[in-house]
Amino acid sequence: MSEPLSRASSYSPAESFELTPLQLAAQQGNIEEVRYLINLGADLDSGPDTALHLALRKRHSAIAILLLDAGANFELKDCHEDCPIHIACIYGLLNVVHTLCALGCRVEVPNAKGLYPLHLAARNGHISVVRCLCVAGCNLDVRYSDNIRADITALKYGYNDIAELLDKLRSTGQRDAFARQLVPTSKPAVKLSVRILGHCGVGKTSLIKSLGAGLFSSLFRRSSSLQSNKSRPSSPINSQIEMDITSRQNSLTFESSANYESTKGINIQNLEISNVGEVTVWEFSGQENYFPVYHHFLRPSSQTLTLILFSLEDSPVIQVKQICFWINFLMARETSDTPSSRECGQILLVATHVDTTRAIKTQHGEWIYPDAQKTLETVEKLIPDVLNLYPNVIVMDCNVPASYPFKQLKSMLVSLKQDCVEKTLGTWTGLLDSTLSWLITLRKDYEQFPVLYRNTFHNLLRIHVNLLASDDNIQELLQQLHNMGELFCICDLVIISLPWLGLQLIGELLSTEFLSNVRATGVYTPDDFQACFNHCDALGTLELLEALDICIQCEVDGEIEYEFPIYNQTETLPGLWDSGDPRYRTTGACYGGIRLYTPPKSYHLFTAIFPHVQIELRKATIENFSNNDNDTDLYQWFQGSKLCTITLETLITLDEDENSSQYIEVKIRGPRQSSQYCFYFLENVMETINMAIARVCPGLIIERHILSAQQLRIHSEEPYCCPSDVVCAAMLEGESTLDVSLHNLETDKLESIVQLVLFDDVELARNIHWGCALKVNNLSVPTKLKLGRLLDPPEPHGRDWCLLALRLGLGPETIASLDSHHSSCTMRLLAMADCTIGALISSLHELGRSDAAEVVLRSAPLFKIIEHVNV
Ligand SMILES: Nc1nc2c(ncn2[C@@H]2O[C@H](COP(=O)(O)OP(=O)(O)OP(=O)(O)O)[C@@H](O)[C@H]2O)c(=O)[nH]1
Repeated sequence: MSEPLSRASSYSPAESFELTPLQLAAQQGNIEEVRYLINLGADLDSGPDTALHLALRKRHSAIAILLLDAGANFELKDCHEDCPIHIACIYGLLNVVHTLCALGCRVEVPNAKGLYPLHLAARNGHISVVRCLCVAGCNLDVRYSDNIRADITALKYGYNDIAELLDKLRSTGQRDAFARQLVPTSKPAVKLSVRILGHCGVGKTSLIKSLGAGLFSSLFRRSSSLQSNKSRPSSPINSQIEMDITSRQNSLTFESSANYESTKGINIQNLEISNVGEVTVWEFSGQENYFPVYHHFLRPSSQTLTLILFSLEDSPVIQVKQICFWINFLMARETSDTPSSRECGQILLVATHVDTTRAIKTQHGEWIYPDAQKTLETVEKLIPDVLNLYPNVIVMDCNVPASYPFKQLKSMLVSLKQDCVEKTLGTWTGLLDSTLSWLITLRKDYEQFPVLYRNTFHNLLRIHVNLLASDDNIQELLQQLHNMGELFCICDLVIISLPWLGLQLIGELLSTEFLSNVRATGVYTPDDFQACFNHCDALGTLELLEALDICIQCEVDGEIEYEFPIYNQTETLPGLWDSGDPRYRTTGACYGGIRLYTPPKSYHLFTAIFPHVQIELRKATIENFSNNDNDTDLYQWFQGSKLCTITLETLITLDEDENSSQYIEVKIRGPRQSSQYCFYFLENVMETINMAIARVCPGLIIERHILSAQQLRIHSEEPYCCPSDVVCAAMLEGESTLDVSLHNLETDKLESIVQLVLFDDVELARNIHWGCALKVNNLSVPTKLKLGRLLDPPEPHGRDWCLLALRLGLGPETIASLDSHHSSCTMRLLAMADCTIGALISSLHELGRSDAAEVVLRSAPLFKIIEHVNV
């Protein structure tokens, strides 16, 4: 024990008077010291005031819990005759009381004044602690030395809520039942979800109807299917898409054909599927208007099967394009904490309309249509890193329930359910059961506007379901119900009817009909909004829409207005980027620009994101930009925004190039000698845009291509845009980055990196680190995710993460420690490897993994600002 003694000598004699080092550290709130001393085996219970008492008196809950975990005696009294539970109740240290109760601490001990823990919590107004003690089984009738019960104490001190709680518990006699409800049972909490994605008219609604059809309705659907086939001699959907192929090779059409009723929004239903049980089915409309809100509903989950439907009536090119679109759409919405592939749920391709082809069926009723499998193979070649893509396509006629393909689908659901049983054991509680029943009544009470604040939900749940549910219990319950598709939590709101949210709110407000009648500016006062959407209270609806990031509240001349970029139909005004503006015509005027692309062949992902970029720009204008420059002005129109300060102009637009690849373009210009201002302002704008992208598509890789500054200056119609991989490769090859020049293929001239990136101001180079020299942990999260998907799976020639780790100089032991089935080994390797992005690219090339090297080349950051100056 010489070590702790020598450490103790660092305390002043006055402080250390009769206290052991552990007592001192606990009293002073030094958690690291406490941990250290515990590990050294210090005596935990030296007293009379033990380390536990001392920590509690100073309200150091974390230290108290550490001591309790280490085995500190929790029944000892201190010099005031208080046990730890008394002190914790006085100060309302809920976590400590919870831990003490869980450890079996006695709750019926009076202190020196004859007060019991319940009295102490009641007279200090700690209702959560009171609940905790009640769950632990304390005696509600216990009277302290003055013969007074805790509910009376609470009243005396003005805590009527506590008095009421205790009174109700006593009078109803339900305390034990409530407490039991909070204990997890052995019942598994499996509730499968099926998400159905696909373009308009591919058969999503039909598949759902057939999936949920019972025996009788099956017969009916089968006969309606025969009729539906007869009435469609030549498919209008087909001819429309064929036309599209010939006219615009890469286009994806999201329009619905008019001869059936297209789903509006997100149709969320609970289906009782025979042999499977209850399943929540989420049908996502194929209409593009709705895509900007899908990210809220597409988070990966292990209890989910995602179906991507495509119609065999469409040409194979269109089929592949549609499937790739949806797979990219899903992958873009993956988060960095997406666990291993097993946790993400499986993706299954379903080929529909097989009855309109010449395919035949086997004896069992399985359709033979090899081209569907070929489509899957093509998709796998185009996107080799899809997690959990089921290796077979199900081929079906959606209108024939109980047919072989539906049996296949159901058996997949059954096995998914079995997989999930073990994972969810011990999570079902009586509270969940009772809440599910109560929700039925609650939905009726809130039929008009089924949205509650979390607080209101907590209060109502306590009144109607369980008086003893703690905030943590309810939080966990809400998460469970959210995952089960019973309700939806966003920000501070709880939406208790998903059909209302998906169909009545989103389905209506983003429908083509509604969009065709909106105000062209997309700006509404609450009164204006009430006038065009009068189903429910405008203010409540607007608050919900703001939580869903559909609109943003702004104040214009003292009046509250809501801006809906999604509704903005204002056309681009001429003269927004006037080439004649004298401020930007002088020699030395600063010009620069960037185009953000998604990786090659991932078409059309920005449409759903751009309105969010506009919301984020507005938010930034209100919050940040204005802090530094009160004259920041933001003008927004359909797929475009212009941000101006007194001196600078920035144009942010969504556009498409000649290959139909979408990009977000950001151009900036400033007068002479504004290079620093332009540089930092542009970076602020980029950060804002990236934030919006990360919010909607946390898994989307973004490439930063650079526009020719020379051509921007002379207002060329089509300025050359240098791809990110070309820039990165040039920087890797160049001896010194500042000497790097890039060949402008339009003008056939060279432009230096200083001109392109630093507004021709070499001084700025001092404030940045160039990309290739940065450490690999500076790669973006989506890039790391992608590398993980490419390098994690074992490769036939071993060219996977393991070999990469060897090349990056990691020893065998470290490599072995990276191996894991639960998370990406490559991601962990990247977190640990101390190499530069440039070295990573070279290693990947040497390894023969040019696929992975290209990902890094295209998406590596160009530079990082050393000291970010807000302008
Ligand atoms: N012959 C045949 N017709 C089908 C099949 N699946 C769907 N249909 C028909 O195609 C039309 C559109 O089907 P829906 O199920 O409404 O399509 P959807 O994917 O829900 O379309 P949206 O609601 O617009 O997103 C309807 O007339 C269906 O009867 C199929 O497998 N075979």
